[in-house]
Amino acid sequence: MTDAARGDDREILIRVRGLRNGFGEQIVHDDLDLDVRRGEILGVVGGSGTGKSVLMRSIIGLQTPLDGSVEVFGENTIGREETEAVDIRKRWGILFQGGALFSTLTVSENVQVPLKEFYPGVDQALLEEIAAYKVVMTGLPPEAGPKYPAELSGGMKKRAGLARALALDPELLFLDEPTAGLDPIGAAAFDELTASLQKTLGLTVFLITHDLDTLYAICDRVAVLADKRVIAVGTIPELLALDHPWIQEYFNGPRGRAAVAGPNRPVHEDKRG
Ligand SMILES: Nc1ncnc2c1ncn2[C@@H]1O[C@H](COP(=O)(O)OP(=O)(O)OP(=O)(O)O)[C@@H](O)[C@H]1O
Repeated sequence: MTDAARGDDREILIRVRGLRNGFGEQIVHDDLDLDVRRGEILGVVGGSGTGKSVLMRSIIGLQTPLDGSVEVFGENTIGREETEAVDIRKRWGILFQGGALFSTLTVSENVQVPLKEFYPGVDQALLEEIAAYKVVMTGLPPEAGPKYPAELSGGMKKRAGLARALALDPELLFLDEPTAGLDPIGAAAFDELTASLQKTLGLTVFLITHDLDTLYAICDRVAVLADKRVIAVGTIPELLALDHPWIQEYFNGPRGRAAVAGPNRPVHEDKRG
């Protein structure tokens, strides 16, 4: 089914309206609107410093905006008390830039962190069993469980971070530059994993990336941040029809053309065509 055919009537899982963020004199977002639909992989792109991570932090309640509203699962996420936010936070998983694993904990212990936080009192044997399952689910060998992050390759660290993000069986997954720093084969493998988990688990994915191959391969729609707001959201062909200079330069520059001509790297379920 095409994205257009899926239509606008799908449930909106994330609704951002009139968002304004700033630090001192610097205004990062001004009157930013964005909808993320249930079941889609939404790519979020924009030049460096356009506020992609700040947008994600605003959505998950880590950054209090100067103005505007953010709803996730129909609930406001701004300025909530920690205790109030727990029910929403349980329903999403986050892979921060670089994986953000706790270096003094093993992979298995990292995956157990959210389980222990949200479900204190769960039996240790069960925690270990769930962690082992999540580790394997992200394509890591079972032997990775007792290893420390320093003993893993960059790609394995990302997978371990993803295993932790999936610990609570979330409906919504936030990925901040998941393929940054990976070689093309590792990046393609991670894209493939994201696409296949999205499909099997019915996830909605908010994916910040600079990686054009990722956009073409697995994103249903792409949101473009520029001029302090989301200037366009759509499929890549829809975005290409717009004559905004940044969009044209990004998608029609040499790297964009290479990604279209791809596959630069093997990805199943390629959404390029
Ligand atoms: N805690 C903070 N204090 C002050 N300024 C901040 C803070 N967090 C972000 N900024 C500024 O907000 C702007 C947007 O940052 P953000 O990290 O969201 O950009 P980005 O689009 O994710 O960039 P990149 O693609 O380089 O990761 C930048 O100018 C950054 O310096």
